Amino acid sequence: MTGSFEERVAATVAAVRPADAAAMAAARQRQARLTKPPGSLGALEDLSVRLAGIAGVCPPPLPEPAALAIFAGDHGVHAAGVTPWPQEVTGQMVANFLAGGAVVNAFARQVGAAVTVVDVGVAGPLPAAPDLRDLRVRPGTGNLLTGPAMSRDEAVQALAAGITVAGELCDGGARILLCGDMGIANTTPSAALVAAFTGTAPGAVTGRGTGVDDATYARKVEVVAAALARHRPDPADPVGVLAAVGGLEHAALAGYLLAAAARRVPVVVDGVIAAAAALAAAALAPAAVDAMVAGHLSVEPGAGVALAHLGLAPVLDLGLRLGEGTGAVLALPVVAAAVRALREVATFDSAGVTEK
Ligand SMILES: O=C(O)c1ccc[n+]([C@@H]2O[C@H](COP(=O)([O-])O)[C@@H](O)[C@H]2O)c1
Ligand SMILES: Cc1cc2nc[nH]c2cc1C
Repeated sequence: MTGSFEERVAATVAAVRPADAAAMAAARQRQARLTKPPGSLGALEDLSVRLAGIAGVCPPPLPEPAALAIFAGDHGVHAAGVTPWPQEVTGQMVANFLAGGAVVNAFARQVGAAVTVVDVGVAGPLPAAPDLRDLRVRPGTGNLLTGPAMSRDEAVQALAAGITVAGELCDGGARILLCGDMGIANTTPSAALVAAFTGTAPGAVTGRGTGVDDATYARKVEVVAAALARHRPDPADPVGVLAAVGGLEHAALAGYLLAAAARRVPVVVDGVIAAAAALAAAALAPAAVDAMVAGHLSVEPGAGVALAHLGLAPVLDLGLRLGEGTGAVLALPVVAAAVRALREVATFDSAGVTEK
């Protein structure tokens, strides 16, 4: 891979193009001709039209094989007492993903998605594992309550890491990318990012993460508010926002989303971490949203705020708040079904079915 991190991010941003209007018009027309009452597939019809727009062709290709990347990082804001879980759980869960023992591994096996685990900023040492992609930028972020989470250069390096992973997965044959994350405390920077990019009050975007008690929740809202007051992140400067109040996995996911859009490959957003990253990607390249599918609506309130801001309707709403990419993985069969409808269902003309 040639070029500086900055050049690679700039080139990816410049390569993002909006959805193809002609392919979308053709998909809409084809939906109207399929042997079913018009509109009877509800949200799947809009989804199929969007997928045609992303691919630039109607019908779009089947979204297989599918590849999930789980970006893992730690967070200096852990020291502020925003989560009940010890920081070392991030690295321990990375080992669990690599051993195939996490929830997302079970779900990925169910839908046939390949899992790649990427260290972009875990704090502690990780066991050497051939399957672990080591793109660590630094061992955890700084505490966003007392200083920037990272430098601008580190944010750009993490963005480039996500671009690298998306490129490798697409070059390896993936026809759809799925977003995953792991990082104890990362719902706090997620809330800060959503507040910064959407202008929403901290209390409306901060949630209970892994399940914090009332006292911890109140502290979390205060931490998000104090971080925003301290850094005054400017949404017109997305790299500055990521550096001030983001996380390494957020920046990497933003790069991953941008690279998928640049390659015209659909990319499924997971919960609040990926949704916050999607806001950063959209701030860098607004048309990147056209390549995004919202896999599910996380319980975390910032997720709904972010998806509404992006204009994305979630495929599933199951009350999930796990992360790891679980909601994106579960949405995959629905996305594939939307494509199959356009590709495989007969038309009134071809099947000789009488219209009303
Ligand atoms: O995906 C979500 O919306 C989501 C909601 C709540 C928690 N999580 C996961 O839980 C961890 C962060 O939770 P917390 O409470 O430590 O900030 C991190 O590993 C996330 O993947 C993820
Ligand atoms: C056990 C555990 C698993 C997770 N997976 C994603 N975030 C997580 C947080 C915890 C605490």
